[in-house]
This record gives sequence, structure tokens and C-alpha cells, in this order.
Amino acid sequence: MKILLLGKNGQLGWELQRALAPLGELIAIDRTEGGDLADSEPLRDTVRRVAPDVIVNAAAYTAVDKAQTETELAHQINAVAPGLLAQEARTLGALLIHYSTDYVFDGSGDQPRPESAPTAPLSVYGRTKLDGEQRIRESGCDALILRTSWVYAARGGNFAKTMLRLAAERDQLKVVADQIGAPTGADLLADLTAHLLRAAHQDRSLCGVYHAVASGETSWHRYAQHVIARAQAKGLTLKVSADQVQALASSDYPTPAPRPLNSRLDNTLLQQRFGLVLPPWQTGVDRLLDEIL
Ligand SMILES: NC(=O)C1=CN([C@@H]2O[C@H](COP(=O)(O)OP(=O)(O)OC[C@H]3O[C@@H](n4cnc5c(N)ncnc54)[C@H](OP(=O)(O)O)[C@@H]3O)[C@@H](O)[C@H]2O)C=CC1
Ligand SMILES: Cc1cn([C@H]2C[C@H](O)[C@@H](COP(=O)(O)OP(=O)(O)O[C@H]3O[C@@H](C)C(=O)[C@@H](O)[C@H]3O)O2)c(=O)[nH]c1=O
Ligand SMILES: [Mg+2]
Repeated sequence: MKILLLGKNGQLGWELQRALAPLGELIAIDRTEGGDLADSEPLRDTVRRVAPDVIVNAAAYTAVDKAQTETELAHQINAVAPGLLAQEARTLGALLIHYSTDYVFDGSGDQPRPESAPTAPLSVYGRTKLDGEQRIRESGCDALILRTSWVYAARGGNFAKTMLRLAAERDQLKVVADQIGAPTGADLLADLTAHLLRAAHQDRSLCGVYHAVASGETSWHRYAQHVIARAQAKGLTLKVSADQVQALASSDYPTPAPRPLNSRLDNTLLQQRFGLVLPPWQTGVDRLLDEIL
């Protein structure tokens, strides 16, 4: 099996390089190696030249606030390029694996959303990611679209690492407490991808959209507290302790892109259809902290 991995150096791409390596011939590229999602023609050429059995797209425009003004580029990378990959996958009979986000939803209510829940993105990032999903579906290719949330990894930038940095530098830390979701490790997602890829490559009826998040829920505020408490317990000196992190309402933390309040995704379908277990979010976050501290 020949696998083409795009975005090999992102949080998820890096973990996928590890997790997909045993499955076959892995061709992992970044934007400088023929895998620039901003440039359609060379990207198409790359896919045709490699002629993979599976395309795994870990590349994306993920700067949520910047996307509000860099709309064209976000649209090209998150919507047009995945659509192109899907068309090429369709022609090749290849399986496409792609990732989407909790930000395709408006975040109303307080229950975990199943895959079938109506989408209504609040931000440009969310809209472009949804557009990408739709183009993939319309292409008619065999695809797995994994919607995940609040991704972190030892390598790359993420909220947990930002909180550790800010708690060391600043005298106070204010974090929104009314946005609820599940931090999900790139390592877990990569390992899941390997299992799903094997299953769906054999049985294409498993293709579709799945919510792929760690189990349980938290707020960004409690997530920050968890990370800081754990770091202090390990002897790290910080200026702000866990109980000093101030809880804010989203309305008191204005950002260019609005974020959904309810980012809970129901992961039951994936667990049942593939016979897998998605561990609680704390398991992966504690492992991250053991690794980076
Ligand atoms: N991060 C998160 O919290 C969440 C992410 N997701 C989704 O998961 C997937 C993986 O995200 P994650 O690994 O966290 O993201 P990262 O931001 O860590 O990585 C994104 C990768 O995309 C690459 N990239 C950006 N622009 C281009 C381009 N024009 N051509 C080729 N590559 C490009 C980046 O390359 P470079 O390093 O060169 O800039 C980087 O390697 C994405 O689909 C994302 O939308 C879903 C929910 C949450
Ligand atoms: C740095 C900081 C952020 N916040 C808030 C802003 C935001 O609502 C929340 C998280 O901040 P971030 O900038 O990490 O959030 P953001 O970049 O929006 O994270 C999102 O990224 C994209 C790619 C996704 O797909 C989502 O699942 C989600 O992970 O915390 C504070 O309240 N205080 C702070 O000091
Ligand atoms: Mg961010």
C-alpha cells in the first residue's frame, strides 16, 4: 500500500509520520516538496506522479483569528485543495483521509453533537473547513473525514504549551470558562488514523464522517488549570498557580473569530463502528506534560 501524507510537519502530520510508517510505503511531504495546498497545479501533479492508494491530508490553514482577514488563502488551503485531492482520489480509486473541526458547528446547546447534527460555522476557519468537507463528499471519492477538537502535541504550537509559557512569564492569566470541549492528542489521532485506514481500505462501506475526540469534557479555563497544576506538581516554577487562573466569559475575551461555546462532539459512532476506545482527555494531556516537562 502506497500512502501519500501531506502536511508532514504539523502537530498531526508529525505523529502520522510515526503511526503510518508500518502500514506500507509512506511518502510524506510538506509544502516545499510538491505538497503546497496553496498551489493547485503542482499539487495535482504530485498526486498523479505518486499515484497513491491512500491520501492522508494533515495540512490545513489553522490560524483561526488570522483566517478572518486572510480569507482567500484559508479558502484555498482548507476548501479548494481538499476538493482537488478528493477528485484525484476518485480518479485513482484511492482512499482519502481528511480532518475537520468542532468549529463547523455554532456551539449552541449543551449536549455532545453527533455527526448528523446541522453545521453552522461562526468563523471563516470553520466555514472553509466545512466547505472542504462538502467538496470531498460531492467528489464521490472514498473518504474518511475525522472531525476533532482542541488538538495538542509535544511538537508544534497549542493551547497547553501557551498556558505553560504565559504562566511563567505573566503575573496574571485570564481564560475563557464558557467554551466546553475535549482536548485531543495528535498522537491519539494518528494512531486512530492508522486503525481506521486499515479497516476502511479493506471495507469501503466504513467511509464517512466521524467525530474523533478524546472522551470527557472541560473548559479552556479548567484545561489551563489542569496543565498548570500538573506542571507545578512536577516542580516547575510558575508566576501564576492553578487557582489563580481567572475565569472569563467569552464576551469578556473578544477575538476576531468567534468560537463555539459548546464544542462537545459525540464520539460514540467511531467507537462502535470500529470497536475502538477513546480514552479520557486527561490521559493524553498528562502524557504530554510528562513528555515536555
Ligand atoms: N489544531 C487544532 O486545534 C485542530 C486541528 N484540526 C484539524 O486537524 C488537522 C491538523 O491540524 P494540526 O496538525 O493541529 O495543525 P498545525 O497547524 O499544527 O499544522 C498544519 C500543517 O499544515 C501545513 N500547511 C499550512 N499551509 C500549507 C500549505 N499551503 N501547503 C502545505 N501545507 C500547509 C503547515 O505547514 P507549515 O509548518 O509549513 O506552516 C503545518 O505543517 C487540520 O485539518 C486541522 O484543521 C481540527 C480540530 C482542532
Ligand atoms: C491565549 C488565551 C486564549 N484564550 C481563549 C481563546 C480561545 O477561546 C481559547 C483557546 O485559544 P486558542 O487560540 O488556542 O484557540 P483556537 O486557536 O481557536 O483553537 C482551535 O484551533 C482550531 C484549529 C480548531 O480546529 C479548534 O478545535 C480549536 O483547537 O482560549 C483565553 O481565554 N486566554 C488566553 O490567554
Ligand atoms: Mg490557535
